[in-house]
Amino acid sequence: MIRLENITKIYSNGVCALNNVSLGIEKGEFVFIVGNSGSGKTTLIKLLMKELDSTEGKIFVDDKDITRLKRRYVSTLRRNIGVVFQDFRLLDKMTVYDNVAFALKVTEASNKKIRRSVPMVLSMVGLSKKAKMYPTEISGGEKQRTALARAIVNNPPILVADEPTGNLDPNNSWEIMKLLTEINMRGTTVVVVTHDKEMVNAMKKRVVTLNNGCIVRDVQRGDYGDEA
Ligand SMILES: Nc1ncnc2c1ncn2[C@@H]1O[C@H](COP(=O)(O)OP(=O)(O)OP(=O)(O)O)[C@@H](O)[C@H]1O
Repeated sequence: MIRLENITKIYSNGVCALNNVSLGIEKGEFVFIVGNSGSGKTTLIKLLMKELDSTEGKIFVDDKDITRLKRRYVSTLRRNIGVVFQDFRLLDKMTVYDNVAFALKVTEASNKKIRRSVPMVLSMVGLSKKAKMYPTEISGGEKQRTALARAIVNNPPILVADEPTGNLDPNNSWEIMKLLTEINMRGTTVVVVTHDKEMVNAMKKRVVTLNNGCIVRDVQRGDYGDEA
């Protein structure tokens, strides 16, 4: 589903954020990416979303080489990858419902599809009663659940979460992890960047550790490890 082949990313200031990284993630996997601050985790996510271009190497998503993808096809790629960030990135002037609906509108989904899908996904994340609220009126956990609903409303085969629990207390973090597990069990490939040691140790999923731009550990049913 996702394949990085000998990926190197050197920023224009000369910093080498990823150094000859190769990584394969199968359809339906749940993978944690961990590592020290500055180890290259966010760079890896940005390359996957084609927010950045690699300096060397190839990235395949669904067998398509995205390093050679023309700019006009980037929106199609992004439709296949739902994404959640630490800071939620909701639109404050829109209600919870409209934030989620907006993700479908940009794909030119019909009103009928929007009216069917949005309530379904809000119910899945436990936010049916908050649909009319604005992001400023809901809690951090609810904001992240809104962001999660927005990320999955058009059923992307891949979900990427960059520090999804970074701004949440333990209870809300568990709630988000539970939802990510549920989404994964429905067949979505889930990639989570995190510093949350306790969570990683409890989940017993595959753990890929980056250090200084290199993969130094990759274990199935793993723990956070000492390298991160
Ligand atoms: N736009 C940029 N220009 C130059 N260097 C950058 C840029 N973005 C990141 N870097 C550098 O690349 C390296 C990897 O950064 P990256 O953000 O991928 O790390 P990270 O593992 O996500 O860190 P954190 O856990 O702190 O978010 C770091 O040395 C960082 O300073």
